[in-house]
Amino acid sequence: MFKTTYSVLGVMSGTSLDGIDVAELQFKVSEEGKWTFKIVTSETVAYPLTWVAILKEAVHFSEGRLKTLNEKYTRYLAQIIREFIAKNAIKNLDAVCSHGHTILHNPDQGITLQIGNLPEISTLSNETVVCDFRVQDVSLGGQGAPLVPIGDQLLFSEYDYCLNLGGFANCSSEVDGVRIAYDICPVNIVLNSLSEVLGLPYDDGGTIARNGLVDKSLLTQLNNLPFYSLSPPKSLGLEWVQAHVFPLLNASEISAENKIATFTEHIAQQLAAQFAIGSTVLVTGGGAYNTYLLEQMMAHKKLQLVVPEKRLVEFKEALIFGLLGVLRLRNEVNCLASVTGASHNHSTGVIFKTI
Ligand SMILES: Nc1ncnc2c1ncn2[C@@H]1O[C@H](COP(=O)(O)OP(=O)(O)OP(=O)(O)O)[C@@H](O)[C@H]1O
Ligand SMILES: CC(=O)N[C@H]1[C@@H]2OC[C@@H](O2)[C@@H](O)[C@@H]1O[C@H](C)C(=O)O
Repeated sequence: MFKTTYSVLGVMSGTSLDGIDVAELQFKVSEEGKWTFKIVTSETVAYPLTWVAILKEAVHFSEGRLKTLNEKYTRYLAQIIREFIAKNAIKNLDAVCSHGHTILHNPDQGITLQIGNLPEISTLSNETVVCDFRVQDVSLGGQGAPLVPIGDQLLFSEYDYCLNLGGFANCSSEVDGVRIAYDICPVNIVLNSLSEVLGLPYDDGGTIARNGLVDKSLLTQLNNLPFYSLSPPKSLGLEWVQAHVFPLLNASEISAENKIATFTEHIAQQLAAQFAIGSTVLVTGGGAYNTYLLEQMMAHKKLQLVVPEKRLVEFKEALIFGLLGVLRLRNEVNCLASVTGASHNHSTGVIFKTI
């Protein structure tokens, strides 16, 4: 018999490189199998600029350099975890459930690499750690992403769609009783890099986009990228953005402001195309604060957008990786073949124990 309450940390480093999200979580499961949660404390530990630069470049590293980086990042992550536990006087955790940071993601070639998931993460943090959630799925023929949808199904089934606006946008929904999910388009991974040209970390509230002009020709080129006409399951990675999106943006001679306006419109159109009119959409991820983007999406399709409280907006992914870890401890399915395209549903994640 498994226990019915769990206390874990959820740890996530997303693609937009703003920092490491850490959340202290409590989960409860009822006799009927209904899960409920509480986010007790949470914090985003911002990356120092040196780490941002390294993590951005790492996609081009040789195997040897990646190995060294993985060791260094695992030590860094363990230190963040230790400090969070000490600062919040957290005791008796069942596990730390940690995603690590994605460096390589090319599932069609059997490749996905999240760093920070070496066995030392457990010895250095002195906790049981559940991590490396994507590799098993790729080895089963899946995309290894997105993994959050099982959490959408178990924790947020009252919404028609769950939409996350992070580095990339992804959504999940139930179709004929089956959860489907996929990455929609890049969001902050591109908006942030365009904003950097203007000396800003991101387009706060979408103000730059609101005041810029949309370039129709660039917009058409973006909308015509073949990824958008593929059927799910499908997922995106930095490699795709570098190969297909940045070249289009770099070739365009319009101002950085107008590129932001054009890319925001591109995102708004891609997002709106995913949802049925009038449906309820839970919107999380930092992009939920891009009010102009949400307005433009609504201009294309009338929807009931629900932006929840700040903690859920910012820590939903850490929350769900916490749940994935708990499900793994119970050896229960935490990865859906209907979402990733793997050969079957499975329980993914590697468990490292201190002793
Ligand atoms: N006020 C704001 N206005 C516009 N954008 C914002 C605002 N606040 C945060 N963001 C955007 O949200 C980003 C952080 O989002 P989030 O933490 O959800 O991404 P992530 O977890 O790294 O990505 P992913 O979900 O793809 O892994 C910031 O980098 C920024 O681009
Ligand atoms: C390979 C990888 O790290 N993918 C991330 C990325 O960031 C957003 C999107 O692309 C999604 O596919 C995934 O993360 C979320 C948390 C997921 O697995 O559900």
